[in-house]
Parts: sequence; structure tokens; C-alpha cells
Amino acid sequence: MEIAAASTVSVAPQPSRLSNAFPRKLGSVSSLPCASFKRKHCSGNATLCVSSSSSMDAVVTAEKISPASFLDKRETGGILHFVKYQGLGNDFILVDNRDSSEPKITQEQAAKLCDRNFGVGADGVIFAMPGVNGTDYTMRIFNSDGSEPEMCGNGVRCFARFIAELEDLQGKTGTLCLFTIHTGAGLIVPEIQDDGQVKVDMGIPILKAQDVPTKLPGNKGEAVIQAELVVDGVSWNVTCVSMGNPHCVTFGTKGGPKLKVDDLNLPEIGPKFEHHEMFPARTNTEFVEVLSRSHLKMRVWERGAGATLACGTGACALVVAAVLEGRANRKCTVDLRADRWR
Ligand SMILES: N[C@@H](CCC[C@H](N)C(=O)O)C(=O)O
Repeated sequence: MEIAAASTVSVAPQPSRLSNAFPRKLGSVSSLPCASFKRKHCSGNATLCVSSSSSMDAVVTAEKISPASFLDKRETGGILHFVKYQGLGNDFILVDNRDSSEPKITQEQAAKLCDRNFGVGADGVIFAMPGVNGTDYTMRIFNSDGSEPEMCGNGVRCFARFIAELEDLQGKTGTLCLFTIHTGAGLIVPEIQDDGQVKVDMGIPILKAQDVPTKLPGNKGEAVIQAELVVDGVSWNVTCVSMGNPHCVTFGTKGGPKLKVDDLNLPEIGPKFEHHEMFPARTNTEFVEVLSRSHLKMRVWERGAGATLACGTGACALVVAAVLEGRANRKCTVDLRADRWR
């Protein structure tokens, strides 16, 4: 027995910007036991049908999916149950792990599951685990490369919706905070709105260089604000912010023209920031274009996940950086994607 087959995944209309951090549910993949995994694309690009029905065109069978073969070894029922959620296109595989403080799959297995061609495809895998220190739940997440970040803004919003559905809290939510979540970056208390969307207070940003962490020397006290970072021989201005996880925010090169984020070669430049020696824990990088003092546009290269369509901690980090650099007001809208970046 291999991976569970699923019914359907419906793709909801995509909003073009993140305003006040509300999530969109992409759809859910309900896992059903079956002996093989068959997939068929339905009409248009809005629906993907995955079915165990033999009448469907099988493009792959479970026996041939070595990355998925671990799925029958780790769970008693022989199947890893999961759902798929997204926040503004930042997508995650969510696993109900409430019965154990050990993730049901390893980091290597998570990376295989996140593969968009040979796995389910996602920016990360999130585990809903028992709470610690008096919290109701613990969220752990593995990036699509298998590394474990401390925090994920869109992920924690998806997590909150997942818990609400698991615990049947839908319709009882209002703006009440019904549960607390322990994360690698501290306590999160999500607010589930009447319409099911989730709002999260991301807490106080960390600016002290060694806590971000960055090896760049503090130039405003211990903070690194609009400092020079040489990447591949080019001097960029960067501000370093941790939202529990590290972010390097840039509005462009030193003395260069205003950054036009649409023109960036993200797959080329992104990894050079991520693996720069000045970031001992690697870094997420936000490339930002200022449209006005209250309207910013970003593209993100995520640590451990590459180019993603959105990043909640990144959106928060760049507003912090924009305010510190005097480029924007404290309240602004961040466009995370005008269309698909990749
Ligand atoms: N997309 C997330 C951030 C996920 C973690 C990140 N890749 C890291 O390694 O820090 C978000 O919405 O915040």
C-alpha cells in the first residue's frame, strides 16, 4: 500500500495582495486508502483530480514513486493523511500530528513530498502537534528542502484554519482567540474571522545583528539598517530583520536605479543572498519596490524554499525595514504577487 489517493483539489481565486494577513484556502486533499496513486488533469487549470478510479488515466503508479514509499511505513494505518492549504499561494501540506511530539515524517521525506513533479508539491510541510508549556498546540514546519525554520507567517494562518477544522470550531470563531500555538519563534494567538480567514499578530521584530542572525556589523546601534552587502561584486543596500526567522530586505543597489522587481532574475540572485557568508543561518530575502509610502511590492526568495508566491514573515519584515529606512508609513499594503512569478 502506498500514498493515499485523493478526491479533488479546487483552486480558489487568487487575491493579488496581502492586506492584513488573511489566508486563502486552496482546497483540501482528503486522503482515502487505496492501493495505487493515479492522477488525471481535468479541464482548465483550476481543478486537479486525483483518484483511485481505474477508469482514469494513470500517469504514475505508487509502485513507481519511490519518494512516497515511506508513507506506508510511518503510520499505523499505512497511509499519511494530509490536507493542502495555501496563504496567498504560499502552499503547505498539513499533517495531523496531535497524537505525537515527533513529526510523522522525516525532513528528507518532507523534501521529497514537497517536490512539485515527483511528490505532492508544496513550499513546506506543517505538523499540528501537542502543545508545550501550557499552549494548546505546537506548530513545526519543514521547508521544501527539508530544513526546519523557526516560524512561518502564512503557515501559521493555514495551521489555525486546519485546527479549526480538525476540532470543528468553524462557525464558533468570530474574532475570538480560541487556541494558542507554540512555534519556534514563540507564542502565536491566531484570530479566526467570521469568514474563516485568519489574522495573526507576528510579534515584535528583532533587529540586533547577532540575533537576526547576520555577521554584518550593526550600523544603527546593534541594528543593520541600509547597510552595504556585496553580492557577486555588486553593492546592495540591505536591512536585516528577524520575525523569528531571518530576513534580508533590499530596496536596491547602492547608488543604482530604483528596483523594478518584475525585472529581477530571482532564481539567479536569490540563492546568492540566501547562502551569503554574512548570514550564518542562511536568510530569506525580500526585494522591494516602493510604489508609494503606503504601497509596496515585493518578490521573495525564501530560505529553504526558493521563489514562493508569498511570505507572511517577509511581508512584515519589509514593512519594518521600509519604516526604518524612512521609505514608508507604518501602515501600508504589500503586493506579494501581481501574477505568478515563476
Ligand atoms: N513562507 C513563510 C516563511 C517560511 C519559512 C522560511 N522559508 C524560512 O526558512 O525562514 C512565511 O509565510 O512566513
